[in-house]
Amino acid sequence: MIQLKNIQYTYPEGTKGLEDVSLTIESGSKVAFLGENGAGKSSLFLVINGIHKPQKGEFILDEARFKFTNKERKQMARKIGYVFQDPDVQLFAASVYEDIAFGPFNLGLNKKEIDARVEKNLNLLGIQDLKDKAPHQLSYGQKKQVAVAGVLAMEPEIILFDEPFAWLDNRHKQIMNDIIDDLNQQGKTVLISTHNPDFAFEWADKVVLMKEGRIIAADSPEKTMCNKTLMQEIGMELPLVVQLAEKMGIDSYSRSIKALLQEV
Ligand SMILES: Nc1ncnc2c1ncn2[C@@H]1O[C@H](COP(=O)(O)OP(=O)(O)OP(=O)(O)O)[C@@H](O)[C@H]1O
Repeated sequence: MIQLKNIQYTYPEGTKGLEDVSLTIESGSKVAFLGENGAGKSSLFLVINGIHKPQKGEFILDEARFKFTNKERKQMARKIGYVFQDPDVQLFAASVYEDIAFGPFNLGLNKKEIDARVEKNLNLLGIQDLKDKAPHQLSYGQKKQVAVAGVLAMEPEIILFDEPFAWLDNRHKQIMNDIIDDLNQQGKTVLISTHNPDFAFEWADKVVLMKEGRIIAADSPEKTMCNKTLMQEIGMELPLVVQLAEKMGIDSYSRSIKALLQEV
């Protein structure tokens, strides 16, 4: 379980990234983070990942207070994987194979185990043909897939995805969807930052609405995303399925258009 208590993070040049952020994330849950550009979603992920050390507040991971020491940060890298919004931040090796192998290598696995993890994740993402390519030769969407494969190859318990669907075509969006579902079925905790209200409403157990570095609501999708005032505050429309049910004049608990169509 992750517990954040009154976290404040200010960037070195003075910009407030997070202000008085408190949040509990249960193990194995699916949590979506919504908010306009600059609302603080990535800043929060960088705290949870151990990269940004808050100036104020407490971060408690599995009952123990996380103190952001180098040793703890190293342990954290095994436990929490972060797929950055921009894959160029993540990829650095000379080949796709080396990039995906880097994490398992640092875990101290032997060559056979490393190869097995690379193969498994190339297959999972459907990108076997990219194995020997240099990351700079890839399209942006392909880089994103390699970045995801690299994080999954570490087999972390908690995975943070910053805009996982950005730049992916429909087929790879579906693959990513299946991967995220599968991770959750394996009992992993998945946190996703997204600008897509329909995805968040259908997918999440808990939705966190952020504005100007603060959390303005953290609750079930229904309690957060069906609330017009809250959604307006973060500059977002209600999910389409909620708008549609309202137009049709029905009280619906459906979380997707597909489910709504089956209901009527
Ligand atoms: N490296 C940085 N240095 C200084 N300020 C930063 C830095 N990164 C983010 N900020 C600032 O921190 C605040 C929160 O930004 P953050 O990147 O966390 O927002 P976000 O919700 O992830 O936005 P987006 O949806 O655009 O990814 C913004 O005011 C932003 O300008």
